[in-house]
Amino acid sequence: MDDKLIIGGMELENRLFIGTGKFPNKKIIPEVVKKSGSKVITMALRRVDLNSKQENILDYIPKDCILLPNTSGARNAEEAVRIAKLARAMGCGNWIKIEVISDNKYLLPDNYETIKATEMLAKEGFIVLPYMNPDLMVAKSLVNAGAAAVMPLGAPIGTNRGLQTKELIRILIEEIDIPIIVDAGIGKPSHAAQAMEMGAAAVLVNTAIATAKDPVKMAHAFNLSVKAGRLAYISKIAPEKKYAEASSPLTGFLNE
Ligand SMILES: CC(=O)[C@@H](O)[C@H](O)COP(=O)(O)O
Repeated sequence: MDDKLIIGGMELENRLFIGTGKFPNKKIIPEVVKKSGSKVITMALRRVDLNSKQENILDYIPKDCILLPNTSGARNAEEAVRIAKLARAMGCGNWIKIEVISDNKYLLPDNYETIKATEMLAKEGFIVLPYMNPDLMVAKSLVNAGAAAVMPLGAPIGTNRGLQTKELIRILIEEIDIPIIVDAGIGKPSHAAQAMEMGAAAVLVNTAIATAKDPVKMAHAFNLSVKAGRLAYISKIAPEKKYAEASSPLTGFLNE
């Protein structure tokens, strides 16, 4: 099936992106990545320490994956830009997930600062994937600022509450011409499948996999659900009907 996702000139076969935080034991991350099928892995730059003798998150990420460092911890555009440049200087490549969050209770992204950071980093040659509150005008501004994809939240980070913003994400999918990657709050494989059935280009999942009792099996479940959701989307889902419609003709022996 020729259904590749292209971001920043890279062809991606798998539409599940995963995060590396909250795992009870980092040693299982390689197996999680393998079973998830994911080729794009995000990590907070704070967790990359090339000088440390202690374990480094990069040691657990397979080399054939694209690193997607995120700017978690940034409270404004300038801080996000600084973290992105640091990530590139440390050898993490030029993909960056912008997270600008100054609200500690809901961890909602600051859309205004996110647009500013996107513009600055796209000009510097980064492949910019901004995490955002789903809003059409903001998404258009992010496209104009040079984003390679936009990452609207389904629900606040770590809540596992699924697609609470479904109708707003649906508008972005309809109106925005760059990939829409649903990020945050996806709590179970059926949420991921739902996003894919709607036409999302990909999903990013961290908490639901990392905090499952068996993260490796859960990664596999998400891999399957993302594939199933995508296959359903490209098969063109049949429309909903208000009234019942018999699956086989009701004429014939019942009425005779
Ligand atoms: C790891 C990462 O980037 C998170 O900030 C992301 O938004 C995932 O959210 P969940 O942990 O809710 O899947």
